[in-house]
Amino acid sequence: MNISQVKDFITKNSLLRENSTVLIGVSGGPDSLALLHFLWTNYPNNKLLAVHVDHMFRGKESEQDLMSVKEFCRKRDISFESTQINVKKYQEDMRVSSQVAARDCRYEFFKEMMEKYEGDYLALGHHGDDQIETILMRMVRGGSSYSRAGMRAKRVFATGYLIRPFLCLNKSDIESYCTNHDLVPRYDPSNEEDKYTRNRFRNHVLPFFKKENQQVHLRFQQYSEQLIEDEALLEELTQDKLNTVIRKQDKDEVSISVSNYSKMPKPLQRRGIQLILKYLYKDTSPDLNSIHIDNLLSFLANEHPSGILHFPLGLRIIRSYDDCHFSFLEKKTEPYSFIIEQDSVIECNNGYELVSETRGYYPEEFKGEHIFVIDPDSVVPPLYVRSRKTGDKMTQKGMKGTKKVKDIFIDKKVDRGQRELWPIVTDSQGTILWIPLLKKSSYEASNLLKDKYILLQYKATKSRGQS
Ligand SMILES: Nc1ncnc2c1ncn2[C@@H]1O[C@H](COP(=O)(O)OP(=O)(O)OP(=O)(O)O)[C@@H](O)[C@H]1O
Repeated sequence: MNISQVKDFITKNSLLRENSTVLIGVSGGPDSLALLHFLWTNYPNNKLLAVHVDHMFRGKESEQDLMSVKEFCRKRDISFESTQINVKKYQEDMRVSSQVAARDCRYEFFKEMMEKYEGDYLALGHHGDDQIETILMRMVRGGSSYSRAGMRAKRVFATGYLIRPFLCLNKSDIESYCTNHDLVPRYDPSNEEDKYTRNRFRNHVLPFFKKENQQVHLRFQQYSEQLIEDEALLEELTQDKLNTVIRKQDKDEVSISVSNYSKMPKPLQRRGIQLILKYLYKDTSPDLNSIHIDNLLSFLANEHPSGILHFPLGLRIIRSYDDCHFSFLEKKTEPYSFIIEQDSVIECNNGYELVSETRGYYPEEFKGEHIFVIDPDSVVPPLYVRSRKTGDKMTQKGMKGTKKVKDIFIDKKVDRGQRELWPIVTDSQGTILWIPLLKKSSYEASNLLKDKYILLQYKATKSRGQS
């Protein structure tokens, strides 16, 4: 690894000022260990603090990661702070993937430490190969232009900035740095597993790029920096134009003139929509992807003068001639009950829908709390989805006896407002089969050799137009 290359990158992007307090997120892996060593050796005028989070995923092994970082710091007289967080529990409570849960917990601790030490910087060990993966993943999944620019080398975080000085390096630069400085990193086996999207990009796409160009990470980094500059300019232009389009803007609602909006250049129209949605959703960023934006763009371009779109979290977009009004639905709390027809989609009035499909084999590729598979022979048809009733009880998968639905809501910390609309799936006898995202009953299919199954999926509603 070329030390001056990283120093130049730090200077060019104004990543570090001398005499600062720099926290470094150190997992114990090669990237962050090299980063800690690099900053300790090359920037001696800064006050360093290594911070480590044990996610408690791998029992004793992950505890040893913590001990090894602690020992590394002790030998070099570097301050060290750590925490152990039961991420599995957080994951279950928040119903997110293990990776999202680990990230949330980690950043929360980083924030706490920045505040405690009045940190100027939090340095993380992301490198150029991570950047390629991030950009590609976001392109494949779809997202705003900003998100397609990948990770920033510097952004505001807590009391200072989050910085990534190694974005100009690739993985093998870092590995050779570790070898040359006798650093002995810890390895997390989950970094290799193909079950995570990022690892699939790492294992299957990156090798091809590297064969084409050994230094491909520098091309991606340049692309990222230029895209961020372009986007900043485009956002400014969009904001200016939007001022001529917006008729009314309140805390939870926005109205625009469709004709003025249509006069905006196409690239600004898309960005204008993104700005309006960002304004309305604030911190509650729902799972919006490019399909939502595309639907909304064609809705506005549609010659039909009126219609309505339903977006996640109850955002309603109503078009009436030249006026398009974005506002959140008043929460309806009337009880409901619908028959689940074969192969149907039922909107649950809370921004989610229940999709029912018939399968001729056990659909083992579908897993998770948003999925329920039923053996039709074990229930009395038809199935229903309804809101809760007083006294509801259900049997729980893998447990004896029954449990009150009310207690399930309390255990899972579902707030009162949401409980009234939360869907409950029953058979025609009223037996509760499933409470999506919260609890499965013992009626989930256990015989995997049948030739018919009902697959139920609970997912965020895609925006759908009705003229
Ligand atoms: N458990 C942790 N404790 C402290 N910092 C962490 C932890 N996990 C990740 N980080 C920080 O976030 C960066 C990115 O993490 P990520 O898991 O994506 O990368 P990685 O390739 O596993 O990095 P490393 O080789 O440093 O483990 C790490 O380089 C490190 O700075």
